[in-house]
Amino acid sequence: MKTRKILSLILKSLLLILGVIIVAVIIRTVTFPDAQPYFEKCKVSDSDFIPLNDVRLQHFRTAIQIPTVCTSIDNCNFTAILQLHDHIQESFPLIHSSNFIQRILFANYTLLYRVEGTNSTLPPYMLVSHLDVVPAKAAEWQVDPFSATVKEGYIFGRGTLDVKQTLFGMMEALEFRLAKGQRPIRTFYMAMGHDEEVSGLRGAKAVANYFSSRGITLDFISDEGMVVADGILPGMQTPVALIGIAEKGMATFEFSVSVTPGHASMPAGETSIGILSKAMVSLEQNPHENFFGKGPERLLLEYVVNKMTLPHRVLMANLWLFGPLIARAFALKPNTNAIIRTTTALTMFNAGVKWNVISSTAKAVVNHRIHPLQSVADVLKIDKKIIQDDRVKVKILSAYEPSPISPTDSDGYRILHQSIYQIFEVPVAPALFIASSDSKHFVKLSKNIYRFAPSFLNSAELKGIHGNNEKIKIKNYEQTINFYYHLMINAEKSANLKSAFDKGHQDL
Ligand SMILES: CCCCCCCC/C=C\CCCCCCCC(=O)N[C@@H](Cc1ccccc1)C(=O)O
Ligand SMILES: [Zn+2]
Ligand SMILES: [Zn+2]
Repeated sequence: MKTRKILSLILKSLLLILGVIIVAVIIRTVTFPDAQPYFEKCKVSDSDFIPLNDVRLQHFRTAIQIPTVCTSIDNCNFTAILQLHDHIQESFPLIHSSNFIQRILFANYTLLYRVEGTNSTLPPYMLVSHLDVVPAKAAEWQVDPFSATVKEGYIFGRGTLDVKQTLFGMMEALEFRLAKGQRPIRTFYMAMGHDEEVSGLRGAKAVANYFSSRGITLDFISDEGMVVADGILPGMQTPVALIGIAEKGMATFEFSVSVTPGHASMPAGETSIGILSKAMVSLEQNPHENFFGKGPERLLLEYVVNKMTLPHRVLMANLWLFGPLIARAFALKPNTNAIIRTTTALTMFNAGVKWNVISSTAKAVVNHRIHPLQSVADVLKIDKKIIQDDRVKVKILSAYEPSPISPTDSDGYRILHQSIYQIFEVPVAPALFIASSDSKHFVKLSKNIYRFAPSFLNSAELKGIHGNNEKIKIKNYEQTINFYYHLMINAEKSANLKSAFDKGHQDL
């Protein structure tokens, strides 16, 4: 009898606790604050629109057809890069004949344009792109990677998404303004590195030194980065534009094992290949810590929770309860996994000289993209702990720390938010940029660095970046041009934007 009473009490207590939790979840879900300030009245009038005519399309196609491939810092197609310089000059005659626009060359191949505004009291900003592209294996593409084939509503080609579309987009926007007799009010720069894909140490680094040596700081910097993600963020009913407010660091390690070589007919217990392979499998099977809910993605979720389907809203609005579950869900897909942890990619493995020789050495390269909550030293220490084998030696081939986290209450962020919303009319949110950009070299020039390319991409299209069949929708390239056009205009009325945000999206 007594036992039954105790069990009944326990059951009632559990039901009460469950009830409290359910009520708490419901209340949190329905009262979750909407952090997304919307600009309801910012329709773009026709006069504010730059059509993608045949001339502009051909400018872009010709740029894609110039194979500005870099494979290492000393191995770029420098002839092609100079060809691209010429094409840029031929495509934008007003820019190159203007008496208030200066073209500066760095390290023979990197370009910086300075557009002097009429009001020198306004702090300058910078738009960043790059001239170079990664290689492409033509045999694996549907079309020649450097043909700029137009089909199925796309322009195919290496560099259409990474990142000649922003390079020509910003130039077309400025040329259009000049053609309308609109001299910009605010001074801004356009930087175009020639070696971004191989570190930027010759190009962007020289541009950074130019600014530092003159004591020039920048109000904000907009570089390539995150995108308008279509169907990528779980639970989102619409595409969402992600502004990279920080970028991951990077560490590329070479792991090696050396043993006494010998005849394959008399192998010792373990070979260099076997020892190293085991170590690499350990790294691959032991991912770094899942920081879900502790990094910039928490801010991202706060911005978009109310735009999600109800089940996802219940989960995302109640991270206190469902955080561990969502952390595991984010870990399941490469795109979202890259947001929540330091990633580990085994990218090279070399060993052996002949089929009947026990190889003296085996080498492997691992590329880590480091989450802002870790450092290069942390990652190295953790890797060694995972491998736990002193025969495996490690050498740092290259490394740089994660960037600082830029604020979301800056003029620069508001200008990007507004410009994105004008063109795409989708929710806009801050996020962690999962790769890297030349802006890593500019962190001393501005606190407000944002990594965003106006690329409207689904998961399949995203795979084209550094992959096969890279392609941009023709409409998206037109949007890219107009994004930069509105960014330049919005940058000249940023004071209004702040009041609009502060007043909660009234008229601009
Ligand atoms: C929770 C939200 C869902 C997340 C969706 C993820 C969306 C991904 C968006 C963009 C990813 C595409 C990146 C395109 C730009 C890549 C730039 C690049 O290739 N950078 C190089 C730079 C580099 C660094 C060091 C040495 C050589 C090159 C890179 O990162 O490898
Ligand atoms: Zn790239
Ligand atoms: Zn790029």
